[in-house]
Amino acid sequence: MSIISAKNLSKTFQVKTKEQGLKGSLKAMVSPQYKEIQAVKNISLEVARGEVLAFIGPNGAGKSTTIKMLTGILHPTAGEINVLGLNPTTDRRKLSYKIGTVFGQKSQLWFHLPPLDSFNLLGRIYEMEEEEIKKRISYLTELFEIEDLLETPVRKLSLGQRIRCEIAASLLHKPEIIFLDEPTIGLDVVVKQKIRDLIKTLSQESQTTIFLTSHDAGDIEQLCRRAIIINHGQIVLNESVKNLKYNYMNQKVIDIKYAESVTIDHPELKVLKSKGYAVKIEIDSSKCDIDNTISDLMKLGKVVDITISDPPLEEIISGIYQEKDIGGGYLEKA
Ligand SMILES: Nc1ncnc2c1ncn2[C@@H]1O[C@H](COP(=O)(O)OP(=O)(O)OP(=O)(O)O)[C@@H](O)[C@H]1O
Repeated sequence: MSIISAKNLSKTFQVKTKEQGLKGSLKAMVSPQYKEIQAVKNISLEVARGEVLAFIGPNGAGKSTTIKMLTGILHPTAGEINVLGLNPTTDRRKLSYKIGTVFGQKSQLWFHLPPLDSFNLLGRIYEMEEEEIKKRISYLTELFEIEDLLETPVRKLSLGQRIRCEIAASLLHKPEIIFLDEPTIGLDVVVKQKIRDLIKTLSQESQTTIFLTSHDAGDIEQLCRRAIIINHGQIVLNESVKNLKYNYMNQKVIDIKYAESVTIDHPELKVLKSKGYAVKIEIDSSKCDIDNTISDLMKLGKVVDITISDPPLEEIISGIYQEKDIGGGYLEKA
C-alpha cells in the first residue's frame, strides 16, 4: 500500500526579470515583468511503506521542489498529494509529527548549540516525554556513533559529522518516513560510505520509509531497490535499480596513477585520458570483470593511487535518452 502518492504534480515559480543597468532597475520597479519557471511538470509517483526510493536527477531537475511539496514546505501549482493519509499543503503541522527531513545543504540544528541541546529542544517541539527523549537520544547516539560530538557546538563540526547529527535529529520523533535531500553532497568517499551504511541500517532495523534525493549514482546502487529519475521537472524513468544497473549503469571509470609511465593496450578497455603515468579508463562491467581488470592493470607498473567511480549522472541520463530514442538536448532547458 502506498504511503506517499502524488498525482500530476506541478510547480511553477514566477521569477521577476530585469533588464540590465539603472534604466532596467527603474523599469522593473515601475512595471515589474515576470517569467515562469516550470520546476516540476506533471509528476505522478507512489511509494510503499518500508521502501527506500531513490529520486535522482542532475542539478536543477526538480528534486528539491518535489520534496518540498511532499513535505508541505511548498504548495503545488497543480496536482494532488497524499502522504500518510494527509494533504501536506493543508496538514503540514500534523504531518511534521510523522515525517523527518534532512536537507544536506541546510541545517536544522542550532548552529551555536551542541547537538545534544538541539536534540532536547526538538524533542520538546515534538511534545515527547522527557524519559522518551533520553532513551531516543541514547539509541541514536549509539547508532550514529556521535557520542563524542554531542557536546561540541554544531559550527565546529565537520560536514560529515554534522550530517550524522542532522539525520539523528530528524529521527528523534520516530518518523514513519524520512526525506533525505542530498545527504551525501560534498562528502568525501569514506564519509559518504558511512552515511550510506547508516541509511541501510536504518531501513533494515526500523522499516522507516526513505525518500532519498541525490545526483550520485552510487547512492542508488547501494541503497535502493527502485529509482525514479527526473530531468527538467519530468520523470524520465521509474524502474528497479536492478534493471537500471543492468541497462544503464554498467560503465565504471577507473583512475589509476602509476609511479612510472605505462602503455595500456587492452582490447576491452577504453582509455579516456592518458598522460603515461596517469590514466583514466572506462570499463563495461557487464562484459569485463572488474577484479581481473584491476589485477591486469596492476601488473603494468607500480600503482600509486587507484579509484573506481560511476560516470556522472548526466551521462547515465544521456544513455537513457538515447536508448529511449528521445533525442539529444537533454541538458538544455526543456
Ligand atoms: N524558489 C524558487 N524560485 C524560483 N525558481 C526556483 C525556486 N526553487 C527552485 N527553482 C528553480 O526550479 C528548478 C528546479 O530546482 P530544484 O532546486 O528543485 O532542483 P534540484 O533537482 O533539487 O537541483 P539541485 O540538485 O541543484 O539541488 C530550477 O530551475 C531552479 O532554478
